Amino acid sequence: MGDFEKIWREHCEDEQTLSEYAVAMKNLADNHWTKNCEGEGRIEWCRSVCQEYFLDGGMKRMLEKDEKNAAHAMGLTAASVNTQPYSTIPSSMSQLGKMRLLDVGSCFNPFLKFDEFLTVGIDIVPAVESVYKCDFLNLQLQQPLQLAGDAVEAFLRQLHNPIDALPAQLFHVVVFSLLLSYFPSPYQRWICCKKAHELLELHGLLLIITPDSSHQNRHALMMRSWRVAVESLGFKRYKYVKYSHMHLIAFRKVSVATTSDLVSRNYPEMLYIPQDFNSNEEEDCADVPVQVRSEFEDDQLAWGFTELPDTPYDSDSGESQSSSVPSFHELEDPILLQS
Ligand SMILES: C[S@@+](CC[C@H](N)C(=O)[O-])C[C@H]1O[C@@H](n2cnc3c(N)ncnc32)[C@H](O)[C@@H]1O
Repeated sequence: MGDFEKIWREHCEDEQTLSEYAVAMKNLADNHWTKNCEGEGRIEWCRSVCQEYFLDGGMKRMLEKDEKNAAHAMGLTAASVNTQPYSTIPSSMSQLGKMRLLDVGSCFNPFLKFDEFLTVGIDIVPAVESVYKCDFLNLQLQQPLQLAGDAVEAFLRQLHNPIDALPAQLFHVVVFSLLLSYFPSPYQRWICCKKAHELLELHGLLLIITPDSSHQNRHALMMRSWRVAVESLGFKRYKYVKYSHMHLIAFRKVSVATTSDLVSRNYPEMLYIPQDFNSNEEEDCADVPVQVRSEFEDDQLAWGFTELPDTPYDSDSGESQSSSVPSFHELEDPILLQS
């Protein structure tokens, strides 16, 4: 409750506490999570989603699916859909050199070790030298660069510390790993997602990892709310998985523009977390398994069944439409796997 901008300013000025936090966070990663595969696993998950999407045909499959859905929505027959050329992948993506990845709240630059990424790690208090100092909430966005892929890579290799501004549409991937729950208000989380949208190229990926040690169904409504909020910005959910201590979600950017009227329609409020309500329910109930299926899980279950061959269904409208065999990523939703 209160003036979040003031709270945030004071927080960022408290350099001593922030430095202690950065050291503790790095220790956690170096000494605890390396022995505990789940903590480590979030970074590997991001890597494998990017690999599958950009390098192993995931993006192409999604574009084909979008095209089929759009054609169905316009009332075209399956036969005419099949004769249409599939979407071509934008040249910047098809001639992908390294995947340009912005890791926001990077702390110790966990993606730097992977060769397939050109990683830019930013943090309000970097724990290692390779991470740039930057407050993402106050990052200024500039006009997109009109440069070829290798010139963009060159631009990214010569960034200077601290980073106060970046051109829009610069990255293929933006990662928020354990970032959003750091902020004291849903509105700040919203600003971050909006900035990620602007910084991504069309068809780029936003990867969100957020902590939650409770049973996977406990906060299903909250995760549904996050999905609605993020999708309203011009994203579409691509993958979702629940680990014991975190949710991992991939969104792909499907449109350049976002609707102007988003704030008044309460989307920012949808990015809430249990701690916003000042309750201890996380601690109190973390180990209590929930047996009753929510409305959301019922929807998901229904969607799972109707995605089976010859059962047309559109996962967005909830209406029967497509008749494709579900691919692996579509079944990766744990609720579906469990059922
Ligand atoms: C819980 S740590 C996560 C570190 C790392 N991403 C991981 O997955 O282990 C959250 C990090 O976000 C950083 N952070 C918080 N707000 C930020 C902001 N506005 N801009 C950049 N970094 C921020 C914090 O300093 C901290 O290092």
